[in-house]
Amino acid sequence: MERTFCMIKPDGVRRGLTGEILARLEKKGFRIVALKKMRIPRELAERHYAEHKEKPFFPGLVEFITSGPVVAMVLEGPGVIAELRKLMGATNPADALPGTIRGDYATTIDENVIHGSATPEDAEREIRLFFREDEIVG
Ligand SMILES: Nc1ncnc2c1ncn2[C@@H]1O[C@H](COP(=O)(O)OP(=O)(O)OP(=O)(O)O)[C@@H](O)[C@H]1O
Repeated sequence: MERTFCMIKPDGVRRGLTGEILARLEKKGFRIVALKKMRIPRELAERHYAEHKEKPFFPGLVEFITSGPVVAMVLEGPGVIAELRKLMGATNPADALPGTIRGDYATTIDENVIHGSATPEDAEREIRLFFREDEIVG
């Protein structure tokens, strides 16, 4: 069954949105097969966002994602990679439709509440970065 990596970012955790977001993901029908609250070490943040290394917003992005605890998880379900991206809404909350997580809970691109892997390759890479095999309960 398809799996993806999902993370409630520090702004979502700080604002007390963890329960609400987890409920939405479960109600959609995704299975949470791994879940942990953690602080992201700087080196992990830099590896996770390696594709953005040269972008002007990279330092701010690393600063933000390490600014407080996140809730990291592995979700499982049919087509979960693309389906989660639909549920999340556009990267820029200004473009995200009402009814999506970013559309309902976020206003700015630098604090957009949730992350979900973009492709099967990203999903595999990110799951491996954040979880050991024995932390995933199928
Ligand atoms: N122009 C920007 N200014 C500030 N932050 C940005 C900008 N573009 C992207 N980001 C931040 O970098 C993250 C990763 O960007 P990416 O283009 O990979 O979007 P995404 O895949 O929708 O987001 P995520 O990887 O968090 O799910 C975004 O979620 C956002 O927090």
